Amino acid sequence: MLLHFYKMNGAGNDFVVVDNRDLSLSLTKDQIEHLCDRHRGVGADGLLAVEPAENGADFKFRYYNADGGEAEMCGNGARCFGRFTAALMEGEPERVTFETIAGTLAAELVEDDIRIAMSEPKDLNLDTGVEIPGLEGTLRFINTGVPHVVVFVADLPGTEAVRHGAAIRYNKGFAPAGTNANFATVLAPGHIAIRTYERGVEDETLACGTGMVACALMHHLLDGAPSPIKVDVKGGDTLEIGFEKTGETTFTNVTLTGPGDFVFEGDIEI
Ligand SMILES: N[C@@H](CCC[C@H](N)C(=O)O)C(=O)O
Repeated sequence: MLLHFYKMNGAGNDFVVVDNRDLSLSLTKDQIEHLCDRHRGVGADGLLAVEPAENGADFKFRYYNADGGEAEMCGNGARCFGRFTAALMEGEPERVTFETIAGTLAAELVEDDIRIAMSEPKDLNLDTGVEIPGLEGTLRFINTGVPHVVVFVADLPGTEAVRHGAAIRYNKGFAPAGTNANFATVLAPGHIAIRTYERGVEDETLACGTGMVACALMHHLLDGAPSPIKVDVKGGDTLEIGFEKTGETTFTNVTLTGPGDFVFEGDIEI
């Protein structure tokens, strides 16, 4: 079967996008893994499928990691999804809503960028007590749509993000779901840099949107940095996280603003 696809990226986190509004596609785990394969397929960190909404939003958002497993949400993917679905709608509106496993989200086109109104963070734990041999720093946890560990480190470029990331991702303290793992450093108050090891890609990616939100909120909780917080990512972009505090450790109106770009489209035999 010949599949028509689009290739997009958000700050270097890249995606195959398929339009499944008519629900004619039912991709298997192996097919998704093949499409995301950088040597034998299109190549991507994950796959986004546009499906019809079930609960009154404009669309339904489905996200699959490069290993073919479905995840609840993807921040960079959500911006690409917003850009892609706005173009499908009559009059190309500046705001699109979509249902995800993590809740209904909105994407707003803001000049050249896209701003996602994220789900409310949950499961905050400022000290998980988990220790990783050779890694200094407290492992903190928050779910910003998907699970994230955040560790503030002194030497970000020198941190072995893949080795330590994999050790965190598979640590029994985060089983059975596993977790994404972020390493962060404060560049200046309100400005951090991060690196992320992603579950389901099983590697460091150039950016992770839900990871940026997790690290920015931790920076606020630990250092009191006010909203918005700037986040530099490995791919070279700087994105912005906004939030409002509702309690000691609770937040609302969490936003993620950054790019979501088309790269190319094509057909592939699957
Ligand atoms: N790249 C993403 C997160 C995608 C899901 C993640 N790998 C998981 O399995 O939790 C982002 O930009 O948020």
